[in-house]
Amino acid sequence: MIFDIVLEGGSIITMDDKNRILSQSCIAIKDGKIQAIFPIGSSSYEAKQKIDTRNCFIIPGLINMHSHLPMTYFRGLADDLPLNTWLQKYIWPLEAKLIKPQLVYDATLHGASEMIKNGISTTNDMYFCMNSIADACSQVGLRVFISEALIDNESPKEYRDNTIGRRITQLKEEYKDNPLIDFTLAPHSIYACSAQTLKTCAKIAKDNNILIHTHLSEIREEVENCLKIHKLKPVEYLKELGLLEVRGIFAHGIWIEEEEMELLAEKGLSSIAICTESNLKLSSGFAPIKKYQEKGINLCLGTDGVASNNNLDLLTEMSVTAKLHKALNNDPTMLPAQEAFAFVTINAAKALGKEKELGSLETGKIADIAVVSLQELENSPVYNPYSLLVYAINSHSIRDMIIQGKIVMQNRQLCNVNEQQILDKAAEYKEMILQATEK
Ligand SMILES: CSC[C@H]1O[C@@H](n2cnc3c(O)ncnc32)[C@H](O)[C@@H]1O
Ligand SMILES: [Zn+2]
Repeated sequence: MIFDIVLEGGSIITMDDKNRILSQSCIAIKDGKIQAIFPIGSSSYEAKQKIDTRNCFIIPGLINMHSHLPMTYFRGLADDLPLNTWLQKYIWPLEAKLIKPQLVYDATLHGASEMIKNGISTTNDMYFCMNSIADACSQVGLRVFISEALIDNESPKEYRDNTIGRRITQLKEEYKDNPLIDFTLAPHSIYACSAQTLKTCAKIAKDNNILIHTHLSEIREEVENCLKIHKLKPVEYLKELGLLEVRGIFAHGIWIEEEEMELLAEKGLSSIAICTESNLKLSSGFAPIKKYQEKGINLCLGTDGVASNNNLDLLTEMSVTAKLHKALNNDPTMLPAQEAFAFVTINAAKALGKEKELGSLETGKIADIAVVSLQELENSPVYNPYSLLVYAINSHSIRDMIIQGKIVMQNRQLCNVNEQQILDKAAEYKEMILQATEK
């Protein structure tokens, strides 16, 4: 067999079930998949392209479990505000004026490029104009799970009734030959959707084996309102509507009580996408990671959108999350580096129901790989690879990115887009966006 690419040498941080680290090893890739992993010099082979990865870590591409890619153009527009003011006074009025397919495409091209430069190979995104997001991610080469946020007062009627499912099925059909693109269902939140919309989403998700992606218990007020209106805690309400019967990714999950965690744990289908930096900046609170872990709930990390984070960097997200929860629990052994690294790799793949394909480096899995250069002062010396990955490196050490077996960044140069053009486009939009904030 002639391989497409062979990464030659380096330490492979597999994240497999034995957490093996294979030093001085090679990864052979063909047809988008990892075909073989073997020690350097142990066999001869032919390859269309050989890449020297000595003095590198080879890690699974990182998986971002909650993002809003098109919000990349809103970076720094409305900072230092609480969630309700931020959304209602600034973001929603701006979106009402600006959100059109072309802007969504251009902003997504920017955000998707930024993600790749930060070592992210997959993102679980929620916004509007799904075709634009799919086309932009496809252009950059980023894997994406896309959903259109369903908001009852604003979404076109077709999204509110039984045709929600038809739209997702059509999109799945339209992109069926594109291995980078998949779709999920996203009722925005309990407070933005009626019981009927939430129930319909649960039924469609169950009948068609589609993931649910929603915001849950992000701020205290949201929980109080749910209790007031529905006489149930948020997770109890979701259970009543059937949303715990399907695979669900719940973003934030800050104000969740222990009885609710037990409900989430019952079927083992629910995962929490923790968005530490966005939550810190909006001062929404902290997800109770220790309690979630005690209840056996799968945890992963999301950047959230650039308008609240204000970056798309899962490496810092991991580092901040691990350090914050050590401090909050007064326990430096809390969330050790290896566990934090699982949040952005294998746990995230499990949350997506894709643990057989993504999240670790093993023969037969999809070749979504980040190559980390160790030839940097801040990356030396290395005693423990997980420690380096979680506490020390920054994204400038991400040297190459391979997604679906294709090189999308080499020596920090994006292969499928022109970075200067992306910067110029953002500068053009800035004028228009500033005007929209003034009117
Ligand atoms: C998520 S896309 C749909 C809708 O949600 C808004 N949004 C962005 N970030 C958050 C957040 O953290 N909580 C709630 N809603 C959010 C976004 O502006 C879009 O209008
Ligand atoms: Zn969000």
